[in-house]
Amino acid sequence: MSLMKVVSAKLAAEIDQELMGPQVGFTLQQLMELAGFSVAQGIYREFPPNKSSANKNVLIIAGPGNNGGDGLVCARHLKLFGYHPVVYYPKRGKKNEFYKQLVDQLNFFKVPVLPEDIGPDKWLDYAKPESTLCIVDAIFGFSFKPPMREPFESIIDQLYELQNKIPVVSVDVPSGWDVDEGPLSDMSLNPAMLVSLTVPKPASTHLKPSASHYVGGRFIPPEFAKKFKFDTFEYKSTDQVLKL
Ligand SMILES: NC(=O)C1=CN([C@@H]2O[C@H](COP(=O)(O)OP(=O)(O)OC[C@H]3O[C@@H](n4cnc5c(N)ncnc54)[C@H](O)[C@@H]3O)[C@@H](O)[C@H]2O)[C@H](O)CC1
Ligand SMILES: [K+]
Repeated sequence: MSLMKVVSAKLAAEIDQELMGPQVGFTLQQLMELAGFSVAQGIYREFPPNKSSANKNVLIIAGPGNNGGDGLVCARHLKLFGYHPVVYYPKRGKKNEFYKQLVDQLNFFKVPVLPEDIGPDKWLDYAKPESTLCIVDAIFGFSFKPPMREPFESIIDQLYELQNKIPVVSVDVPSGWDVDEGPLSDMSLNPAMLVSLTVPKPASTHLKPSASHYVGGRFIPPEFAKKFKFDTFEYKSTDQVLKL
């Protein structure tokens, strides 16, 4: 039997449900912590912080769901890794109480979180090619359903304009892409790096050839992968990411 290299949006959601179901019993917070940690580790591999303090800035744009939560966790770990992260979180998730706790933790770590209504002219001040190593796209993951609503439509348009000047790192799925089909238009994001979580989604096969693709979210045993008919990943040593 040949195993799959990617899983559909539907299967990804089912895998998530099972991991957090009564038999396995992970909590969402546990998985999100490992997911965000792995994204931060991937960024360290691809964009190590320079000695000069002028070149350690990372802007994290967080969306309203769990993909956004991964971004908030990632920002905290980036701070511990020596970066200067700044978070833009324009539509704060209400689905889970702990989103607010993640913001409190960012305050505790003195990671700036921009005001929700800061507006395009201002958040762009935190994305300067001369000082920003990369922008983390933690806007939407496997539950995105087109068409895109505001304020994200404008934000993605602005990211599209910036992406050739500052590399974009997408968490799990490039935001605005159909999870199973890939980019929806010529004006879709085209990230320089993707960190797929648990297992890549079909959209990842549409990355540009120069993009770096990592898998992260090292939290499943091989038998579980086999049950869902996807290939396991040969993580090395204590690594939380693997470059594919
Ligand atoms: N097992 C794992 O790999 C884990 C992955 N995690 C991450 O969780 C996301 C999936 O999270 P979910 O909350 O289900 O969805 P999203 O974050 O993708 O988005 C939902 C959010 O977005 C809003 N929304 C949807 N479509 C639109 C639209 N067209 N316009 C505007 N807004 C939209 C929706 O209302 C919700 O608010 C997965 O990809 C991983 O990144 C977990 O961290 C844990 C383990
Ligand atoms: K994303």
